Parts: sequence; structure tokens; C-alpha cells
Amino acid sequence: MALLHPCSCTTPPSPSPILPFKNWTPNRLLFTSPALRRRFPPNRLPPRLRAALAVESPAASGKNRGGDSPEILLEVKDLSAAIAESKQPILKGVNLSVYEGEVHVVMGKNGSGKSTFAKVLVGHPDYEVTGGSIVFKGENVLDMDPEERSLAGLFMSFQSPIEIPGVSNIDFLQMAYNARRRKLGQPELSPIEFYGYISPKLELVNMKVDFLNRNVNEGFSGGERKRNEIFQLAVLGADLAILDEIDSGLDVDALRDVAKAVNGILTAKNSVLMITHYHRLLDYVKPTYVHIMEGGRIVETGKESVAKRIEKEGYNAIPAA
Ligand SMILES: Nc1ncnc2c1ncn2[C@@H]1O[C@H](COP(=O)(O)OP(=O)(O)OP(=O)(O)O)[C@@H](O)[C@H]1O
Repeated sequence: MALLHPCSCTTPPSPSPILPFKNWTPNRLLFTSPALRRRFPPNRLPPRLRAALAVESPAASGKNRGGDSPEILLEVKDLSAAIAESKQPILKGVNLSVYEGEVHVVMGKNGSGKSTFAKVLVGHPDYEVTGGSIVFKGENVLDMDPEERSLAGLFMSFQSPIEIPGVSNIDFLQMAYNARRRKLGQPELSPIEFYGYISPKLELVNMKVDFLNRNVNEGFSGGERKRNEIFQLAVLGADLAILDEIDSGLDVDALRDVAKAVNGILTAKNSVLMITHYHRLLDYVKPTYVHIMEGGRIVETGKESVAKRIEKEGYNAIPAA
């Protein structure tokens, strides 16, 4: 699963080391019981209870990073990285600065290094950083393991979200959410408080409540997995969400829902880095910048018009690509 285990796109994580099941009380069983769900169906929580349970996402309510002008969230300088096993260089000097409140889009031909860049940001063990720096919220990310990066507020959704057999969505999310709250020194939410918190998020992505009790991504269609990734992002919050082809394989309605959810999680304090091949996502989520990656470098940066040009003319429209 993406958020707590950015390295897990190839190896399903064991949630236990950082998400202790021992914190899971018998209340949880009541909470997921059909009777309780009938009593508190999503969207129908009594307004007072809803208000009482309303809490901000831990990321949104985290450290206040200051005054009115946007601060820099991510600064990548001359980043190079190779495949850990073969030492084959893939990233060859990536430079990128992301400020609060921005939407950055990375496009590029197949094999240009987009996913590798995203995975290197979250510390995927398949890759070795061979040069340059990554600073996130003023901290050297290269000194952090993937779990620390995630707890610091980096979220990544993967092209192919993994299944976590035997762990329901709601169990997973509550454990992940409370882990983040603990890290921020905030009190954990009880199951009922958590349910109050996530109900509106289900609406945001137009997901049925049944998905909460299904095992993470098990038997989900491709589109449902993508929707679930965005749901996780909406629930867990992030200062920087890295979305790798979140639009691939979505039907038009799902694309609209996912885009709506992305817009719904954006605030003046967080940012999104989206990898996509298609301009259609940008009809809904307006980019601050569009970057073109080629040969492991960002070779062009511009506004949305760059994406439109590529859609029309292909990558030949970008001389360096
Ligand atoms: N773990 C790995 N083992 C072997 N080769 C890899 C690995 N990771 C990346 N590569 C190679 O690095 C290059 C860049 O891959 P990457 O997935 O980053 O490209 P991309 O721009 O995201 O492509 P696409 O648009 O097709 O998703 C490709 O040639 C790919 O085969």
C-alpha cells in the first residue's frame, strides 16, 4: 500500500511493524457490525455527531509552515539514480522545485524515467541515488527511510496499487491514520470518531461504504483500485501527493470522480505531483506547471499549453525530447 510503505509496489507490506494490531480494540468489531452501520450510515450521521467527530487530516493540521507566501515543499537538485541491482543509470540530473499550493504534472515518453523519479522520491529500494539532493519541508529526504518519508507527509499512489490480503480497507486506514497522528503528537481517533471523519471522504470519491470492509484492493477492478488510492489520500492527507498515472484505465465518470477528489484535497498548503500521459486529466485538475521528462531529465517546463501541444503534435513538438 502506498502511503505507509512506498516501497511496497513490488512487495506487499506487513502492516504490523508500524501499525500495531494490538491497538485495535473490540470496539472495532461493533463499529463494523451491520447494526452499527445501519445506525450510522455514511452521510447520515446526525449533524451534531458529525461536527463533534470532524477532525482535520493530520497532514492538514500538522506543522504550520508559516505566513502568507507559499513556502517551498520539495527541492530536487541534480538528482541522479541508478537501478540498485544492475547499477544502470536512469535519472541523470533532475531539477524540480515544488511550492505549497501547486500542481505539477510530469509527462514524457514511455521509459523516460517518470515513475523512477517518483519512486526515488519516496525511497523505493530498487533504486540507488548516485548524486544530487532531495529536500522535503527543509529536511534531507535521502537520510530518511520510506516510512519516515511517508510519515513526514509524502504520499505516493502507484500505477498498479497492490492488494493486502486479510486486511480490510478500514482497518488499514485507521491504523495508518493513527500512526500519522501519533507522529504529529495528536491523540488517536477511536473507531467511531474515525468513521465520522472518513464518511465525507467516501462521498468525495463517490465510493460505496462496502469498500471499507473489503480487503485492501482485493478483487478490486483497475478503476476501483485507483479510486481507492485517492480515497486513501483523502483520508490520510499528505503535504505532497505523488500520483503516478492515476488516470490510466479510468472510465469517464471515474476520471471525473478521481479528479474531483484530487481538487478536493488540494489546499494552499499542500501540493500534487502527477504523472500522466494524457491531457484529459488536466481538463479537471489545473496544473501550475507541466514538465517534460526525457532520458532521465526534465527537459522542458511550461504551462498547460505544453501538454496541449504534446497531445496534438506528439513529443516531437519538444525539441529536446
Ligand atoms: N527496477 C528496474 N529494473 C530494470 N529496469 C528498470 C527498473 N526501473 C526502471 N527501469 C527502466 O528504466 C527506464 C525508465 O522507467 P520508468 O518506469 O521510470 O519510465 P516511465 O517514464 O515511467 O515510463 P512509462 O511512461 O512507460 O510508465 C525504463 O527503460 C525501464 O525499463
